[in-house]
Amino acid sequence: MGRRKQRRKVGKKDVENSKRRSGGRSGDPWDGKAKGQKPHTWKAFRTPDYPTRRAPVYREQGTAQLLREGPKGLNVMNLPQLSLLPLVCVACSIGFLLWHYRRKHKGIPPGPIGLPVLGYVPFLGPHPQDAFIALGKRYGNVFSFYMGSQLTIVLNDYHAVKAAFSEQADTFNGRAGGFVSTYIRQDTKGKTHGLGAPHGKTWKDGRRFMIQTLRDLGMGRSHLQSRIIEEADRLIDTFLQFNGQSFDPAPWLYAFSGSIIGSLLFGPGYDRTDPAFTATMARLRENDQFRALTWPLQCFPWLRHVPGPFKRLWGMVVANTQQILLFMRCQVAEHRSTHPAKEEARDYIQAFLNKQISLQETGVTELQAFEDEELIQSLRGLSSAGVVTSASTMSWLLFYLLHNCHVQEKIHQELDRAIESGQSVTIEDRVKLPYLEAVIREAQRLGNVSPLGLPHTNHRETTLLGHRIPANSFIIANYKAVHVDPAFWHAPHEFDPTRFLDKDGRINEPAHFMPFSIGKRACGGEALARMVLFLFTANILQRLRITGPTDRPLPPSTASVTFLHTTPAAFSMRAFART
Ligand code: HEM
Repeated sequence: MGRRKQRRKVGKKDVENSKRRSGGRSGDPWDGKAKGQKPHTWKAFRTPDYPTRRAPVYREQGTAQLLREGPKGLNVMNLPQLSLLPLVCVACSIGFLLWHYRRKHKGIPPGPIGLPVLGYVPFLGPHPQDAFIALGKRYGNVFSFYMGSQLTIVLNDYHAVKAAFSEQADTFNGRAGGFVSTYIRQDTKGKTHGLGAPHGKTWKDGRRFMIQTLRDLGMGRSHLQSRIIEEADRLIDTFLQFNGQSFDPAPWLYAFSGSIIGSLLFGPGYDRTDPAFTATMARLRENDQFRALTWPLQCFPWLRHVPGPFKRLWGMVVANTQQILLFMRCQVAEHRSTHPAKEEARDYIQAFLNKQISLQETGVTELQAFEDEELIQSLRGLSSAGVVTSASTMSWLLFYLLHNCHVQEKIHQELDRAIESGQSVTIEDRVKLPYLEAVIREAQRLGNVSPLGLPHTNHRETTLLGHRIPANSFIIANYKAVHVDPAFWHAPHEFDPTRFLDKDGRINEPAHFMPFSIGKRACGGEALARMVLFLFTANILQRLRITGPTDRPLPPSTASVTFLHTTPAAFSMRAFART
């Protein structure tokens, strides 16, 4: 309405009048048409009287034309007061940044754009594995985002994990470490030690020794099996002491798992109630949780100096790490003083000291993978990697059994058929208990204790499924995405152990089941963990029947808490002796 009114007011007559007033000039005097004026040239633009000569033009343009066409000559190039140089510099800088960004990111996997400086991390929420599954639907099975300034690549299905960790194992076998993880693994001179070392000969030799030793101590020696069964009996007695009342099993499961790792590392007779040991186990668990909370420190280490929550968290991580390493040092010193010579290895420390003695006997002076510092860090790494993962898997097992009473019933029937009453179940009974084995696998698949594993890195640039992966990227494998992928699992969110059985009722483990990861960095304690999980589940269920709590409702089967590892939401249960 308003605009129509204006049009009516500014008629043809007004335009004619305006032209007359301006001496017939219809527009910009520098457009070359105006009588007696120079065409638009850079030289004219630079003349000192330019601004004063421009001013009348607007006055002379006439109201009618001004209203209809806007002030002529008002474009960026003609703005009188601005010098061109800053404009050109800004334009060039933007152009250069765009060119550099495009060049740097050419061919890398697609992904979401995050915030400046922080990247996409603030949007990942409390369960990043689920956020990645959602992002995967949009960006595909390999996508990227920025964690602070670190380019991060997510492998979001079986094909992607296999292509990286199995088919290009030598390229992707580096261990990525943010600031906090690297601090924990470093000595005072800044050298990284232990099984979490980036890669290279020291890590390779150390890993080979660790796998061999765990195999020897675990599967090859019966005393570890006896210790596990003994600990399971103790756990059963503890559960029965609650006399059918509800209790939270989590602390007992951590104690059970810790005492097995303790006897493996420090000897079969190791006192599980030693206060220094229990305090060390508590510190390891705490650090596991802190590390998930300190992700901003991974990207912005200076935050540890700023008073506030991160400074406090950092203080606790440092104090815990120093205490844990001190405890490990004391254990090594004690072993050395009590077993000065080579003798049959009954624990990890002794096996390591024997290796040192053998190398020295053959004249090797550079021990590298077998230096004391490597041993101390390996003890810390094994305790940290073994205790929480095993205990959390046991929690998931009990949790799913409480939700699926018919599964517990079937396990009881299988145990009663296969094992003589009053006999403990041993590792040799495995083949007789395929359904129980399938239940353990299904709890691992759906529970996803280590949903994102530990981050890898590639020490050289490579191409993965058609995408360019720049060197030193942060590589995250989403094992949860692999384990709930409907392309591989029928009704993936249901607890159905029979998916791990073939038509003859024997165990059938598909390649896309990978709770321990795959490739050269895969879990070093896989064989041991499988043995512990089997002996725990079989012996506990042979003697106990577990039911839901009476004090509070059982959380839904999907309720979980994710720090570095995922555990079920806190729950209670009741235990009764089977007659
Ligand atoms: C159910 C229990 C366990 C699960 C689900 C589990 C899972 C994993 C996963 C996903 C990784 C990362 C692999 C990768 O980066 O590709 C890992 C690494 C590792 N795990 Fe386990 N683990 C378990 C128990 C254990 C136990 C009992 C030990 C030993 C006592 C152990 C020792 C290690 C070590 C040493 C590494 C690092 C390997 C390396 O960097 O070379 N784990 N584990």
